Amino acid sequence: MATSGGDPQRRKTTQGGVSGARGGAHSVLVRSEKERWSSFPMGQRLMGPSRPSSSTFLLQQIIHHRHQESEPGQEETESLAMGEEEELMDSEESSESELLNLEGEFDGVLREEAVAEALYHLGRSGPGTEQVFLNLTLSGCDLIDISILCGYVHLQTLDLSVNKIGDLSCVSCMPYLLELNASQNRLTTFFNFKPPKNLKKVDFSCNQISKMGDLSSYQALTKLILDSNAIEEISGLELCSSLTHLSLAKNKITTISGLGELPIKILCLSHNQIEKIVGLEQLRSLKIVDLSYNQIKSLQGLENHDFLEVINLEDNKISELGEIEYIENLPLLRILNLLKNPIQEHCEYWFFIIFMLLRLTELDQKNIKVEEKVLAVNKYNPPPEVVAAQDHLTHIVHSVMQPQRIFDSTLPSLDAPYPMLVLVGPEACGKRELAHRLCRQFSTYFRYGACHTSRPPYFGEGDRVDYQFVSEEDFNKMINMGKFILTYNYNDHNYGLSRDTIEGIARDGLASCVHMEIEGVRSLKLTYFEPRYILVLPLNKKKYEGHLRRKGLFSRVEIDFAVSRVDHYIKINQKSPGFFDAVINADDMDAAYQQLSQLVQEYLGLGEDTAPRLAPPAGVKTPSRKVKKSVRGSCDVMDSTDRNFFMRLWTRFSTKKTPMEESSIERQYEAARQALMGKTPPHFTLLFQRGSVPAPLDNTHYASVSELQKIFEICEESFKIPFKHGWSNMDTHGGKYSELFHSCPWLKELPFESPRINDMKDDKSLKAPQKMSIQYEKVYLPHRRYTISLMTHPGSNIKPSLPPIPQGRRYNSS
Ligand SMILES: Nc1ncnc2c1ncn2[C@@H]1O[C@H](COP(=O)(O)OP(=O)(O)OP(=O)(O)O)[C@@H](O)[C@H]1O
Repeated sequence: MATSGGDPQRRKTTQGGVSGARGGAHSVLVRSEKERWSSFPMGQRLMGPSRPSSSTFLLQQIIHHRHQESEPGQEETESLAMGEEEELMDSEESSESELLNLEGEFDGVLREEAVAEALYHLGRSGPGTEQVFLNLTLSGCDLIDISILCGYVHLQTLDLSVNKIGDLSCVSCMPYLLELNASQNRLTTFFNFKPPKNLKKVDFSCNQISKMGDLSSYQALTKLILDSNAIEEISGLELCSSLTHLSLAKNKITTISGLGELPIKILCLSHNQIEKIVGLEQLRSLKIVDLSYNQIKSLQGLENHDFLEVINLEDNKISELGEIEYIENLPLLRILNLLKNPIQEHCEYWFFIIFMLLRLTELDQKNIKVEEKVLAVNKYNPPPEVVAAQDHLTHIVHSVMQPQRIFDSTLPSLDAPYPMLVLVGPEACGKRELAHRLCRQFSTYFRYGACHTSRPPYFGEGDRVDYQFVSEEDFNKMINMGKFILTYNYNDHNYGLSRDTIEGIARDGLASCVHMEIEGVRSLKLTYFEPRYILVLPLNKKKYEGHLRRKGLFSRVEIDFAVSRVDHYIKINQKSPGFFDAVINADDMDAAYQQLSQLVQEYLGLGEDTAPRLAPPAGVKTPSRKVKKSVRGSCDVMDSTDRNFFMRLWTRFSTKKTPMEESSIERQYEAARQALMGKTPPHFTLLFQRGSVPAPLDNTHYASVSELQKIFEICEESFKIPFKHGWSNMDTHGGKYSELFHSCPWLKELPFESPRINDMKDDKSLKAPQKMSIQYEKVYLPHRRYTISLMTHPGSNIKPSLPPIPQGRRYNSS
């Protein structure tokens, strides 16, 4: 027993003996109530235990009562009482009706026998000197008077839930009490007992408490449940410095107050009349907040709670999507409930909330799927690849919906793609000027492809010279008619490269030179065009900014945006080697043009002998036809398709990486080495450490026709072995390709780089098994190796140079 004196074990046993069989049902009750206590719910208690259990206990009480009344003549009466008990226990059916009558007679006073039955968990007393029962559960016993518990000083856990108790003063005598559950009683007063020093958990839910008192003496309190009372104001908790769980659901609270800087982690204020989230500012440890069923209109007040994981705001008055901004930066928020709020009526609601709070795992009691998160991101802030894909898709769909037309000059086919040069870079970095100069100098090769734009022309800009200026309406019409290859909206103006523009240039037998921002490039990369991309980048940001300012065309915001994109371009170039074919520093326009011109000559494979025949850079005009002829020369005998076919074939068998690729790989290795050594090289070093931008191919590497011929002979052989039947009759030197080579004098002009046959022989990885013929060793393995290396080497660019300008497709305008 938990009284101060006597042997608790012995007394309990003795009293158990007195109670005899009547204790059985009650023990069950005791256990289940014990389990309920351990869960100690935050919300409202369940209703009391089932009637039969309570009645059985009541029965015991009544019997005991009668037993006392019948004194003196104890023995006689005792046997009578026992007889009555047996009688009652035997006839269960008759006892049911009788019980109802007997219940009315129970005075609600707790007696020692009942206590004895409800005690459990033998352990050491607080001072550690005795073995005592530490826990007592008397739940659902219709108790009114529990004053007998004054004697049970060693109790540590006391469950008095679901009774009719109005006075808890006996708790004053329990200095070791840790947990007290007095929910569903008739308490009107708040903690009307002397504070047990270590009282940690108290549940007073479902009582009639209307006012909170001062709890400064209850400093050990960690959990306080006061649900379903009549409390109007939170007070008296200021010094409860250990309080981590406070629940005041179903009260009459209108304003959150009195919480100060308490270390509360779980706060439940649901079913009140709160209109604003105030008074939580200092609750820095808050993890779970339940403010459901209130009148809250705004989420303001939750913004600084970095530990918040769960917010329940079901059935409130939150209506604006913008309110989510208050909680968007909460780093740990995982669960949000906004059910039954007007905000749910927004058509964007679900994906918008998911997008704003990407960390959420559950919204409105539903798990959020990964697919939903992806959809939300693609909807509200699509990554550049998605934007490009959407742009591409739009134009494809629109063009497919139009009557089909064959763009025969730029048609994708087996042979090399239509040649295009794209200058990429931030706004007004000078790429347009470079493109114009280039097209003037290489007028026999390139023509400037003027994009369409819906922006009004700036002073000095010519229609069809710089852009094709159209109205917004016309631009949209063009989109709907599938006219564009790509579009991009920059600074609220639309830009688009039209299919007709490129086709028109191609029909004249010229390559297109266009300029655009990176977004345009991303979209263009999804098409069948395979242009060369040259990044034109102003590295001196101050100078660039000054240049933009002096132009007088741009607002402060626009200038800042343009300047910020310099770093954006640098990052792309660093992260995706090979994305651009070359990079040019645009700080000095003349130097930039020199580099560009050099690069283009190298791309085109124009040696010193051919270069002078180009138009002079400073605008001196040379009749273009003449130049065209001299450059093309004998190429005219060969259809461009055949010629391009060889180009393709060549690239497939070429093993050597372009200097661009080599230096890119070298830079990656260097960056990795330096990173391992703890050094981070500055951006520009990485970008431009090669000094002047190298051409993708060096003229000195061009293959002679004889070298090329050898390679194709090798190819022939390599095809011969696996596909013997189709090729067996073909003579190695007199075969199809060899014949073709003799009739292709233009091959001399192609900027091919020859794979070194000797290198191939030296390569150990190419050693064939003994049985293979020497021919096979020479031929088949290298071929196989090239195929593999082409397929597996990431970033490998199968175009050895800017593809040749098609001739055969040219239309005679005359
Ligand atoms: N079709 C397009 N797709 C993507 N970007 C485009 C397209 N057409 C033009 N742009 C780019 O949009 C940006 C804004 O155009 P704007 O005419 O204001 O600049 P700009 O004077 O042409 O710039 P720059 O002189 O560098 O070419 C420029 O960077 C331009 O290259």
